[in-house]
Amino acid sequence: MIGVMGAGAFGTALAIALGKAGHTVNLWCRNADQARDMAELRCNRAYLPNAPFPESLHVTQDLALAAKGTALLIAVPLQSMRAAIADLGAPSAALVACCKGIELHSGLGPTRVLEDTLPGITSAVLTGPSFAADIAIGRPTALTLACADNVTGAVLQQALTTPTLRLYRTSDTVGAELGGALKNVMAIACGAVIGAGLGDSARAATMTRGFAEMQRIGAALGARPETLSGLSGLGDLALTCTSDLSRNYRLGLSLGTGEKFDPSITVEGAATAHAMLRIANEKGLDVPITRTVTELLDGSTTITDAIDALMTRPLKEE
Ligand SMILES: NC(=O)C1=CN([C@@H]2O[C@H](COP(=O)(O)OP(=O)(O)OC[C@H]3O[C@@H](n4cnc5c(N)ncnc54)[C@H](O)[C@@H]3O)[C@@H](O)[C@H]2O)C=CC1
Ligand SMILES: O=C(CO)COP(=O)(O)O
Repeated sequence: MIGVMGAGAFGTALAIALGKAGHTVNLWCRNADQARDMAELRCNRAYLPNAPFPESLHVTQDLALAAKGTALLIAVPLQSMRAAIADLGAPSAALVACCKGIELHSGLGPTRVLEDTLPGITSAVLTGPSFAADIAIGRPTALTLACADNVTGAVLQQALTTPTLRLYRTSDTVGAELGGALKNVMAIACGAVIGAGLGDSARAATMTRGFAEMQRIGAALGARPETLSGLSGLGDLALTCTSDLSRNYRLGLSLGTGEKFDPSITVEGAATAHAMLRIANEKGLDVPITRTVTELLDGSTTITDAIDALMTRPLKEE
């Protein structure tokens, strides 16, 4: 039995994939009207209207029920996760954060927020290149499951792998979380480049220098380089910086074109850019792309000025 907290796009997609693979899945939804609607329609029309629920997927508002079983997957935006899990108590299930980001006020990543809020729990993070829409309809996807405890990690890897969802395992939670968090910042930057009409060559340069920035941050914060070169870093960077399906990339596009962006859409990279810049400043790290993204978001620079500033930095070795 597996529980999923958060009936948005990603939580619902994971619940469908795991249900199709034969698990009994309890999908917890905080909103009573949405829960009733999903239970009646057997689909989540707000987020994934074309993905019917398998029989073994149960919609519930009973959080204690969702927290029983092998794992509770937590698929709410990172900035809301602390509040969302506050009432969990001492769950028997391992908690698997399925979100990407750095908490704004604390500077912590997903597993650290879980452990900080519920001391003594077993935590892991599931991250990597995957659009909910692909997972929900059974398209093949490969993800990283990171758990500091190798035994729990192996149990979770086995339990959450399905015929269409292939999980690679690592104990490097720091690297896996940084990869997932920072690729969103770089996706905003790449969207801005394309939105401003600067072309694919400029996007490739932004992605590559963005990856160098991710590696620099990772090295300073204790991530293993191979984790960042894997699915959760390079893999997710490649997906998110090149696809209109990404909300972070689309926010970047709107910054580049000057069009409005719906503020209700989940975009993890915005808060993460600010959190990361603060950490970088504290540690004396050079993060020009992250800094530029925060300035674009705050409106304190324009895309033209930002590109000028990036292009006229002192020349250096690669
Ligand atoms: N949508 C996607 O393709 C993917 C999303 N993710 C990650 O999954 C996480 C969640 O994103 P999405 O599901 O896409 O967002 P979403 O906007 O589709 O859904 C978020 C859900 O969280 C719920 N929620 C928000 N605050 C809550 C709270 N305090 N208590 C309980 N529920 C709360 C909302 O009601 C909503 O159902 C993000 O960190 C995102 O980066 C990861 C991979 C793919
Ligand atoms: O994390 C994702 C793909 O791996 C989804 O990206 P967005 O949150 O930008 O839509």
